[in-house]
Amino acid sequence: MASILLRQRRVSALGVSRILQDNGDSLRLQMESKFGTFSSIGVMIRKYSSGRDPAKFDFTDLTCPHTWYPNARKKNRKVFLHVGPTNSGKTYHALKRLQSSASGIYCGPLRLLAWEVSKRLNKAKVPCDLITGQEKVEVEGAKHKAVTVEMADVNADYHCAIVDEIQMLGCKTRGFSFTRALLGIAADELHLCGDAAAVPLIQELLQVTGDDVQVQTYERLSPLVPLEVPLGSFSNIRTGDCLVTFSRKGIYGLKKKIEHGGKHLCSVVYGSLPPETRTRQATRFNDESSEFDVLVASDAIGMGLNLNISRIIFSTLRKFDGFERRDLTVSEIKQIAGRAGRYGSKFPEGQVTCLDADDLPLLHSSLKSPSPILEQAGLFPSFDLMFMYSRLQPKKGLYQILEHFLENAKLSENYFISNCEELLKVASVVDQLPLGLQDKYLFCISPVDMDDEISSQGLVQFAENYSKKGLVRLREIFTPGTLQVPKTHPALKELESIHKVLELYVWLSFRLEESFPDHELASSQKAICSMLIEEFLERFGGQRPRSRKKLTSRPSLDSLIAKRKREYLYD
Ligand SMILES: Nc1ncnc2c1ncn2[C@@H]1O[C@H](COP(=O)(O)OP(=O)(O)OP(=O)(O)O)[C@@H](O)[C@H]1O
Repeated sequence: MASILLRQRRVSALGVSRILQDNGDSLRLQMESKFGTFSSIGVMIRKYSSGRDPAKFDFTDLTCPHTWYPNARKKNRKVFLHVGPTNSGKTYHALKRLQSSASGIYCGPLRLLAWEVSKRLNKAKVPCDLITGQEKVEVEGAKHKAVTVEMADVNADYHCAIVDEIQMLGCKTRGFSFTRALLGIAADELHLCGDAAAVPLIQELLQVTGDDVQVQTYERLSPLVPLEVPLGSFSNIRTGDCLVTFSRKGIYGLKKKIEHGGKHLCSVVYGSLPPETRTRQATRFNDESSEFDVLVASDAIGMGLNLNISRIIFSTLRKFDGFERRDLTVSEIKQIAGRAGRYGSKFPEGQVTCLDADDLPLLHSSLKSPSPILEQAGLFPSFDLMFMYSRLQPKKGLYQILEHFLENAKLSENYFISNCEELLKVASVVDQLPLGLQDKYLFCISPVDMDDEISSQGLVQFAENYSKKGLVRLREIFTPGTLQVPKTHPALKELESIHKVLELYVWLSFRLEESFPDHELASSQKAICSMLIEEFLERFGGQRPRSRKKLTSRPSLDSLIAKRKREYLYD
């Protein structure tokens, strides 16, 4: 007892409120934090050095991340790995289990996927909450949740859990959230859906957890045929085709060329379009009665959208990935090509080809090759480790703390530290402001695009105003009522960036409700933004075919907003 009290006094220097458990060579500590899932943080500290003095514990030792999740470790989880190509029914089977379980959680990589699952479960009379970084829709009596993977609650207890697109644990930026869900979700049954390339790594990571791991392999439900000939000419484009390219300029260029032929109208899907706009573009393309029968898209079609594509046509097999222009990887080619020919759609057989004959050999060889095995999973030091480290080094800002972890982290060979470079960019901004570590960290993990000037400027202003007054009114940086339908591509790009800023405000308003009180206003302006973008896509995005009749007159923005609100979730 005396030794526990002594140790209690020692660790209080770290900002730890109490020792929950001390079993000799490990401690579980509790600290207070205002972040949702961190509200009561348990940290399992192993093998602390130097005479077992917690103050000398090496917080950069990240070799045993499975010990960070005591709730999951109390369970003997049954882990089912559903693996196979796209369109093979992996998620379908996992969702059936979720639907028939007494309680559960679905974790997906995109808001669109979480939306779809919550909608599906609610329709099947299984009440299901929807929780993403942007919204929280609670349904009475719900014991199920559909969430984006970052929102997965590792403190709750579930009968069944799904982590979709699990191969994303190897993603450079978001991998750590998938690893956290994999190691941390406390469920009797954990279903992981994704690419077979992730199997050996997951088996290795779960060796230390004591979970029972079973692999279920799936085959594609509908055939995918790589064509021997390229498209040749744009006059060969037909209904159900999807042209793939990787720049917004390329997308609008192809749209213009196709529509110039006078036979087709194109929907577009690319990453910086608001998610709801992407969904509506996809719906319009899928709708047989719509005039928009061809899709021009980036790799944003690879996940999340239900698309009735007959043929994928790669306009290029190279893309700029933020650092360099490079060939697409085998996994990228397979993920995109696999979107052709959806099971149960009007195009049950998918075809894939290229615009240029020179690209065909790479396309064919990639489709025949297995995806390279994933070697490492993303990991990120939990906030509590950084917080405790900061107590020992009170003069260090968040940038230096992150840098310290990035440089000194001790990792097993199965892990890499993900997203640190991105967070460093934000940390260097927020470190200039008189904010506490928790607030700085919150701004760092917010969905800001630091490569987008307007989006990053929005973050700086929100953080500055918050640090000065503790209150951030949307009107201080944005005048509602001034948004207009863009008339040029630069104006469209600007509107996409404004959408990102409004999205950021909404995200912050969920976490700092009192300081960011204009949640409703930001949400409605965000909806208007995406509608104006869609208006641009209809009016100016390309050229209406001469042979087609004009669309009937368009409804007013107000009536569209009201309609979209009604449609949301339970249509
Ligand atoms: N047994 C089945 N009966 C009816 N429909 C099915 C069945 N299996 C799958 N489907 C449908 O086929 C489509 C593809 O299935 P699903 O999304 O589960 O594939 P997936 O392998 O998870 O693909 P992805 O990797 O692209 O997510 C979905 O529309 C799904 O509802």
